[in-house]
Amino acid sequence: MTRIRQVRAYEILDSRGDPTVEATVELEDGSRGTAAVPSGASTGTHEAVELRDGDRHRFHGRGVLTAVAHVNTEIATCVRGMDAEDQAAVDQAMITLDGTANKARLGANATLAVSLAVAKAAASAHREPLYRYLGGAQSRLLPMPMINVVNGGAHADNPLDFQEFMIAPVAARSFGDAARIGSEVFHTLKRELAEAGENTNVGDEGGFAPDFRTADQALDHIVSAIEKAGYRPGGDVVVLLDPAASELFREGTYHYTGTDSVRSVEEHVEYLLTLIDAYPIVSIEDPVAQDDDEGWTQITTSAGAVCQLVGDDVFCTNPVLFGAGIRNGIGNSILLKPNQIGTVTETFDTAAMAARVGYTTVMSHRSGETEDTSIADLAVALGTGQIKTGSMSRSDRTAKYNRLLRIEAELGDHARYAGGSLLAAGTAR
Ligand SMILES: C=C(OP(=O)(O)O)C(=O)O
Ligand SMILES: [Mg+2]
Repeated sequence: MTRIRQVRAYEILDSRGDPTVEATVELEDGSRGTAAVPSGASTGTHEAVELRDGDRHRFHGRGVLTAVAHVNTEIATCVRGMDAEDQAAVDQAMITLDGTANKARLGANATLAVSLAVAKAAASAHREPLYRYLGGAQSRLLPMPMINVVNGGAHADNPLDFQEFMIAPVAARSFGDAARIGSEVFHTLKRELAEAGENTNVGDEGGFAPDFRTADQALDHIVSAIEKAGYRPGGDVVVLLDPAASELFREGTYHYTGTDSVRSVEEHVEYLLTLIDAYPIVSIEDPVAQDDDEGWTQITTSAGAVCQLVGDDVFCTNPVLFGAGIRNGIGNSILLKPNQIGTVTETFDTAAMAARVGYTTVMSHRSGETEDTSIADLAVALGTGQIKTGSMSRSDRTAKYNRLLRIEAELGDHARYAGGSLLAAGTAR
């Protein structure tokens, strides 16, 4: 009954107006699952390949018709007749069919669309929500949201070098409470920026993109907004960063265009340490570049006991890269982006590895998103305890928050909220 009868893909648009892949899988019992794949802007060099058509030097507007065609021909032929309940077998069949180490032939956008659609179709056949189908009866932990409030770097046209400034309501009692607090601080920050004469336009992830030149400027306004909204910075609401430092790293040094300055690895790490001291920052993602081994060692040694250090570009949700990072003592947490690796099964494998070695996990969106809410369900299924899914504006971001609000309502008294507990678990390693 759960055999795959039909697989079909088509091109849709993401939140930047760029084409992306959506796939629908139909089972013999008529159950269906549909999934759309997001797209990154500041991508890690070792991510699974997002197949795009035409001019390799032009990203925006480039189609995904080849990836779509791969789903409709080779992948459909390969997985048709397979049991959708056997997610690992379906994913392995696509990995084998692709035949490369990074899904470069079929495209990770093709494989992930099918992988997620298969999971959704099987969940539907079981009449279960995706999070319970994938995670089981004890999937009750709602993640603490890392709410994006200021955008810079590759996600905005302002001079701010760091890509993401986020807040997390650690003292909230439930996910709903966290969303309410996040929204209050978000709106207070908008007023705060407007009163300071700054623009309140938003970047790719829906955070404000004022013309700041330094991280300190953004952090001062964020801390002030937390206070003005009636919360204690550090006590009720904490601050989190994603400098996306790979984007700043060239020939062994960090280039800060906002202040037209260059910092050595040591100076860059030292600067981050001063920010951790001066502001209620409890988590930094990609504090240094993906290939800056020395920087990773320095920051983990000096800040790993007090700050969650999340590997995004450096691990790419890839069990092999993550394994090497664990052996080298890099960071204490991993970002999980399913499209960095290209299947549901491999995303779960990487998350399981993190749990075994005591790294915290953060489920994550991409800067180019769709209305697909799978990552909300994956966060609950995996019990990651943390999710990064943008600001509290733009429906591509609120779709995930709203999905988590619905899951919390559905679980009722059985729902649990992670709060900041897992941040501490990461730093205690
Ligand atoms: C979400 C991110 O951005 P992108 O999707 O552009 O990689 C990130 O760097 O964590
Ligand atoms: Mg990142």
